Amino acid sequence: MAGIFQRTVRLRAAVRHLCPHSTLTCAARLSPADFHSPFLACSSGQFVASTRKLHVEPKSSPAGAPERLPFSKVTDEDLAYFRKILPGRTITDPDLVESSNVDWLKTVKGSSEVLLRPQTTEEVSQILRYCYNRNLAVNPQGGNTGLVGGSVPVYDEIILSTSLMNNILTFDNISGILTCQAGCVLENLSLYLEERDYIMPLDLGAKGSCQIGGNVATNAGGLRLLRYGSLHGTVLGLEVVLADGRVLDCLATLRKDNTGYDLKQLFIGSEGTLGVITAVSILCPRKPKSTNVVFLGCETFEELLKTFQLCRGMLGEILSAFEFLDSECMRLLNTHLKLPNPISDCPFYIVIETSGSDPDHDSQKLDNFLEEAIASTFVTDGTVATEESKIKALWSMRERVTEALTHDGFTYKYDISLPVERIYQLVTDMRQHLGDRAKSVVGYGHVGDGNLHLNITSPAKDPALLAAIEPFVYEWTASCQGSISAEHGLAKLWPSWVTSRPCWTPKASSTHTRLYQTT
Ligand SMILES: O=C(O)CC[C@@H](O)C(=O)O
Ligand SMILES: [Zn+2]
Repeated sequence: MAGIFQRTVRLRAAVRHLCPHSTLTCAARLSPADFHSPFLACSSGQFVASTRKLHVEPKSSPAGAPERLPFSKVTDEDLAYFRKILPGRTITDPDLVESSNVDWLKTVKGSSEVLLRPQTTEEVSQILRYCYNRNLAVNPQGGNTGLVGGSVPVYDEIILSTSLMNNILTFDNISGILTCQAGCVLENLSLYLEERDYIMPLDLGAKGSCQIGGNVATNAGGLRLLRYGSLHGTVLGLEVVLADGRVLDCLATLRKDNTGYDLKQLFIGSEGTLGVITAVSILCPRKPKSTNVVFLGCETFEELLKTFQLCRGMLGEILSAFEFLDSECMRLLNTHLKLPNPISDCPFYIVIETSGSDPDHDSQKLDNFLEEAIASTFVTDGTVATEESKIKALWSMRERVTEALTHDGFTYKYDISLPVERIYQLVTDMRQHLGDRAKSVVGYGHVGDGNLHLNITSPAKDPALLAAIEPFVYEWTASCQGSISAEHGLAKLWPSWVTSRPCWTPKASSTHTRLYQTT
């Protein structure tokens, strides 16, 4: 992204004087200045206000309440306007606003007094235009399932919920292209598609609540990325409302389109810093005719990696997921969720999924692979599921680790990308580094994507433990050229990262206009 703003962007037609009601189309008719979002920024649930971007200190900083930017306060007049455009959908009852102020992990809490629930893009545009002119901060919010504290307000930002924007707009049964509003819940989209012999190209543990707009805004990865790739590949079009209320229409449904810059890519994973996603078109794969899930045990992480190599070679095109969890995860699943281990106790567990179009062919391949894996002693135990209820049960051993952790204590979460052969070393080193200062140190994640979820618990929030974890974890990751956010987003960490890049200079502005200035 930095490069784009550093270069002089050649525009086909600059739109400097657009009326705020305009809809912009995607063919590169924007100036870089159009992307400055003075008060929008988003994160995992879906989005947050830029007050967070400029003021909240990185998680590693010593405690100290950051200052609120000089945004206006919501007045009775503002409320009257919102009630006029959103009758019955302007929520001010503190009991009803409360749950939107708190994140899923219950670790961060805002103090917003207003929750707006638009149903259409036009309403989002009206809200943002009004707030832009009134200098009111806005915190857009999707399913509020994010894990990095980015989906709730920092202060009293107005919460703009996309929950009522939940219509499927079109589905093309030949191409498999789905177009829907941003607030559609991922699981509802999956069910809709499955009835039509298709599936969503992404699947997350949070599917029952997370929304597609938030998924795209955070470039969520999940369990199917190994097979279908990231949202940068499967999202074909987006409709976005910019901070001043203008609508950017990039809602294409084309597989190929070389008529200019691919602007929608900027919004995928931008965590709302550039606008609010209101609609998405996405390419969906056909529903596999046969699915198998295998749960295996390994003695060492090296053997687990050898199993991964073997698996890729022998299962090839039918491999759709390769996930892992360690014995500490299994202990938490047993203790807190009463989920029994489906195989004998091992230091590491693997969940492999195959999806294909010919059940006989798939099970033949799987049998060959399992025979080889056992013969080569890479795996020591395992079980296979072909029927739906058992498949679900095996998947829950992996999908419910996050939930088990919430019962173990206060959780410090890290979502690390590393060269795959390094991922477990970080867990081992962290355990050694922390000794008995942590309650549990667990590792699990997406082996196929080189993505480790390192989680550390303590009986309660513990600043001394945090100081021992950070910057150790960041330095360790940096030393391997890894990334400290593989798929969850940055949220609170944005300010130090974004503003330390040479092309982003935060401009201390006393007006509502620009808080970021490019050079
Ligand atoms: O809780 C976590 O750290 C990971 C959550 C999610 O990304 C997963 O893969 O289960
Ligand atoms: Zn994950």
